[in-house]
Amino acid sequence: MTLITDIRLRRVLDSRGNATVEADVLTESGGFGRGKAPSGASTGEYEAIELPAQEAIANARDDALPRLVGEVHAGNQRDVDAALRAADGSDDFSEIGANSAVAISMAAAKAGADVLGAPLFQHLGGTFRGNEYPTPLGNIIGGGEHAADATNIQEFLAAPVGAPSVEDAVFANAAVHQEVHDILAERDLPAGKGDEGAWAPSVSDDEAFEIMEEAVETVADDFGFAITFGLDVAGAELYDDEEDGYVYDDGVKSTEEQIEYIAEKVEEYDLVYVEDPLDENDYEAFADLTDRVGDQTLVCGDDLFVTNVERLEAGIAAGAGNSILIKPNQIGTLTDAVDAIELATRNGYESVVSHRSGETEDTTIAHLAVATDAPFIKTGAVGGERTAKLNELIRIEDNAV
Ligand SMILES: C=C(OP(=O)(O)O)C(=O)O
Ligand SMILES: [Mg+2]
Repeated sequence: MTLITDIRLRRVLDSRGNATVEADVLTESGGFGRGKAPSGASTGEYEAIELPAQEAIANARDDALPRLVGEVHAGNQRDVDAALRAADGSDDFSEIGANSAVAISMAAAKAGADVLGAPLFQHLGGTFRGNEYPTPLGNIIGGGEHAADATNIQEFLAAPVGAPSVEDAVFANAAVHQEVHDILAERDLPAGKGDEGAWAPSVSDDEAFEIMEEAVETVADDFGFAITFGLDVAGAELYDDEEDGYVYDDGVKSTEEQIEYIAEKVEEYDLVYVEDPLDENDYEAFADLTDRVGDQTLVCGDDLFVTNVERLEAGIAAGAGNSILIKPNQIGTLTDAVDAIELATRNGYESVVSHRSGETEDTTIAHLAVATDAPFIKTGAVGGERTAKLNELIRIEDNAV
């Protein structure tokens, strides 16, 4: 019933106004699924390769479609993704593009769910999945590669850890976003927004810490549950080989100083989450920091692990981090993303399913997070391409999908 009978690929816009790949998958019994590839700006060195959209589409039409159409069932996600890998032939999807691969992979999953008449999270997670919903980490203040002339740390993320429901958590993050706007106005600090909708004021990282602390405390009092915050340092973007350290506006920190700096911030602000605090090649420094603060906070690898099972295995062996960011387009297929989550779970690592800075209205990651019982999802706080996922989570919780 779910035999793939047609795949249509086209170029559409992402949230930055760049071209991305949209895939439609149709099945024998009338099933339909549509997926769109997101795109990163602070990409990891070891990510799967995104090709220019037109090139990815042309290559996927030539190489992948003949192996899928009339050959593979959309309901068998592992077969779909194995066919994509076989069609590509490389380790990093550099032939058909990880953007074509992930769009087709997600579209096939939705077509499979459509035939079953089940929500995507149930198709992916099965009836025996747990009954947890992820806590959304909301990007509130940001800079780095996502906004010019703003903070050095890429993301200051609200974490509504005490929220009784996804709905409350989503609204709490939006309230923190508004509260920060008010604090910035009081301080006469004009601010535009970065790529993910976070405020991007021209302030020091220290001032951003203070503003976040004030905002989450105010909103926690208003909402009556605990809200803390965390960071995506995007350490690989700060690390400079020639300087042999992390380059901030106010100077360069050695690796030891960077570990000390992050550990102090974890203590001072009770940070619950620290993503990529160190360079993507430095498992040892990740392990040192995890040793120091891993019992107080999540130390998450994004550019470090790139949703890649082999890199995660190396991290587990080294004791690097205690958490992994999961970005399906970083590795190319849903199967690979789920394999990374399962390996993480078996080894006591928490999974944080994530958007990219360049996004679309696609809501697959909301379903993936629920399907796999991921404890966290990182998908912004405001902005249409972000609220598409957040509102979908609210619907999933409300049994309305
Ligand atoms: C979402 C992120 O940004 P990008 O998509 O630019 O890699 C991130 O670094 O976690
Ligand atoms: Mg990151």
